[in-house]
Amino acid sequence: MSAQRDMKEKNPWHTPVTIIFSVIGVIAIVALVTVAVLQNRPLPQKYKYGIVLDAGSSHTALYIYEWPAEKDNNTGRVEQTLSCKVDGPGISSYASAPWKAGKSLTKCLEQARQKVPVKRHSETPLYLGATAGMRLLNLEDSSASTKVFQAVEEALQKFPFSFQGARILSGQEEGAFGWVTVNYLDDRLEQNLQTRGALDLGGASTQISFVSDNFDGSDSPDNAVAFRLYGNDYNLYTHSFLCYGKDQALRKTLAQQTKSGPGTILDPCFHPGYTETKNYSVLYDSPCVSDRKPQGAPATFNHTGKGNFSRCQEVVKRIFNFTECKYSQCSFNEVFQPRLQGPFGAFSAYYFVMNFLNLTDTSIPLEVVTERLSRYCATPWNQVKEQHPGVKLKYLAEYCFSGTYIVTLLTKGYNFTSENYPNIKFIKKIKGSDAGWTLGYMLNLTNMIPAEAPDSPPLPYAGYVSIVTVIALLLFVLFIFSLRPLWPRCSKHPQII
Ligand SMILES: Nc1ccn([C@@H]2O[C@H](COP(=O)(O)OP(=O)(O)OP(=O)(O)O)[C@@H](O)[C@H]2O)c(=O)n1
Ligand SMILES: [Ca+2]
Repeated sequence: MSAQRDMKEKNPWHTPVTIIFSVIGVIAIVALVTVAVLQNRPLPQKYKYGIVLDAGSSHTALYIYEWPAEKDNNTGRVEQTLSCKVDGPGISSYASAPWKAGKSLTKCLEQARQKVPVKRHSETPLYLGATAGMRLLNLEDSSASTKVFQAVEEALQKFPFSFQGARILSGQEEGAFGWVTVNYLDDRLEQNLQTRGALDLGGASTQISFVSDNFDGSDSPDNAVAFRLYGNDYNLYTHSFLCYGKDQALRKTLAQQTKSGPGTILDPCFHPGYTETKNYSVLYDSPCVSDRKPQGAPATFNHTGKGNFSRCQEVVKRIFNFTECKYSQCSFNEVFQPRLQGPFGAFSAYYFVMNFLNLTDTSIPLEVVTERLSRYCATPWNQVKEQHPGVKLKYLAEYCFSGTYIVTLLTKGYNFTSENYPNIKFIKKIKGSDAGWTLGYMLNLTNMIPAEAPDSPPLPYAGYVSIVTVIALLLFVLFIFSLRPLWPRCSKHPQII
């Protein structure tokens, strides 16, 4: 028994010197790793915010974006955190009572005030961008448009955000920023992947934007937007067709059928059994059609549905000019368009309409799309109403026209074929953020997409911690070995005293 006790006492690791060194070493390692980890740990997430109001022709929507406070420059990090649809029509509809345009926005801005933390309010930029509705009002009556902007600015300045101004976007900007949004959210820009074209269908204008190898801007400089993003150059083709949004296209289509000012229009784009009395003055109250107003027409007309897809398509085709083109190739109305290339994302009214019609799946062949539309258009209006009790009647009445218009615009207007139609994806949101021009607009104005690729730390945080720990352990082992001369001699066969 006593011999065993002596062996234990002679264990060389149990001498006071090594015990002290070991304890100091362990404390040093723990201290070193703790300091390194604490010093370099990611700070608790703090967010910054940006607010954009999309003042469209048919309605206004407010979007709040947020991103981690320290990482303004990294891609894929800005996300939509709130969207609020403003009640009532677009701001251009308040031309005769501009103050109402300002007032209409306050409910959504109140929501924004609640959502953004108080201490961030004063540094949160707030932008309002108006699109085709205000473009048209500006053409028609520029002083009315100025008054609407004054009223809107007054209302926005009452909120504690950093108001950066309200303005009309050009069609080029609207198209280009829609393209930036889609490709930013898809992470295609920083990773230099093939980009996705953007198709936006609004109420008053429609945009097409894409990168094509056979387009460098020389053919048609008005359609070119050059970007340098994350170290890559993009020559974007973009065009906005004013008056070819879905509501104005409907006016143009009706105007085609009311040239002589008849008392009744038998409209193939509306369901059989649909009949409404409409005012000529309301129909022609838009610069898109005002020059076509029939002389000596009665005050009203009976708008009666006939529900015939192919005849509807014939009338819709008449609102496009396909005959003249001074370039190598055109879409329509003498507008240059390079060869379609790559995948496309189609959003806003493209999505609303195709989603309603259950046609968002583009693997459905175009012939089947046409068949289904023919069947839908031929469905009696009473039956349509019965089948969709929750849908606003104004929207519901127009889906036959809208579906026909979309198919015609894509295939006859932009020249999509059965082969490349499946390249289109109808989308509403990408990773939780709405597809549309607003995010691209804010990223641009806040310089959030750098021209050159940002430097990133060579190691992720977990890798850094592991390496520090391993090196500290190695140093400790080396240190212990360097003390070898101090180690007490230990014999393989301890002597029994
Ligand atoms: N559930 C919905 C919502 C909207 N719409 C229609 O979609 C069109 C508007 O789309 P939107 O992208 O909101 O247009 P705006 O931005 O208001 O117009 P613009 O971009 O031309 O200024 C309108 O015709 C509206 O009637 C629809 O058919 N179904
Ligand atoms: Ca829009």
